[in-house]
Amino acid sequence: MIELRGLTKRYGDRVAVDDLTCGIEAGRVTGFLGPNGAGKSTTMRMILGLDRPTAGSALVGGRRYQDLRHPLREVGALLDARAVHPARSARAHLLSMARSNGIAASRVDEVLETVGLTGAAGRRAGSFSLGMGQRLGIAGALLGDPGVLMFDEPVNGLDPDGVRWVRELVRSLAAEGRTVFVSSHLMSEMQLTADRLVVIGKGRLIADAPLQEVIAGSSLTAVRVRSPHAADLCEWLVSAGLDVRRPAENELIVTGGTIERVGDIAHQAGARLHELSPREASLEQAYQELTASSREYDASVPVLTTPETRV
Ligand SMILES: Nc1ncnc2c1ncn2[C@@H]1O[C@H](COP(=O)(O)OP(=O)(O)OP(=O)(O)O)[C@@H](O)[C@H]1O
Repeated sequence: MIELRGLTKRYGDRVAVDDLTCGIEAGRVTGFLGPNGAGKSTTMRMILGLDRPTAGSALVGGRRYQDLRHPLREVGALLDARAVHPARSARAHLLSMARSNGIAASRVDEVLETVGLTGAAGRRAGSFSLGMGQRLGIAGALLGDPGVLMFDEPVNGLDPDGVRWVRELVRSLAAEGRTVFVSSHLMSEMQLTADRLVVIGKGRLIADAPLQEVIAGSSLTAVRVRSPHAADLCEWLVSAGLDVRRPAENELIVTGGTIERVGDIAHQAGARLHELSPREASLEQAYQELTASSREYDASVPVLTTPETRV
């Protein structure tokens, strides 16, 4: 369990992390999302004691990282895969980490095997591709068999097989009861990986909720209705306070109500239905809406919705 309480970091007059309070629980994958410069890496660095909070605290299992007796056995992290001495072999790098943390040397070969680097263990880390470097970073995070794992952009540079491998690894670590906190800009991947999301923008908490709740909160999550009585039904739905669009003669897109409610209203209206189906937004769409006002570096944002007639 990771607990952030009023966590704040200022660099001069720039607030990188602003009064962040949330808990990252064990046994699930928590995705950490936010636009560039939102403060994700700074938050992770503070959890790992690499940056000092200006105010507030970041606790791992109830203690500050600096107070953990065997940090690598309690928290494993991949922050920057390039932070490896380029002349050292992968095995030598992991052995030195193991030695300084009282971890058995036999564990090195286990994690090399887990990440698929056994065959490259003797090669200089400096000769590694971006994806191999990521795998080595993940091996380092797993070395102490810790209960808490943090991965900053773990799929960066990985090919599709590597991306799937990270997804399965991360999910299995959570299934074993560990706390897994993962940042990523790849929303489609997060949608497949995360159970819960913490979303920040300009250092502030925007959302801390289950993935499905974040998606359900999108204005694009809706109920699609097809009915020969669409015009009448539309009036009923609007009078019930729901938001209705009518993209085609016999089709309605309803937001603001559950599928059960829309079905009940159709029944009351005596409208025959040819379709009543949920239309779920993607995480990408929900994320775009959530963070629209918190992007620090905003190029023109592509339109994600097709324009429809609003009733
Ligand atoms: N050492 C530092 N000195 C000054 N400002 C910093 C420092 N580290 C981070 N910042 C600033 O703090 C803010 C948050 O940066 P951070 O790297 O934590 O964001 P991020 O969410 O990880 O971004 P990205 O998705 O681009 O990696 C940014 O405005 C950044 O410029």
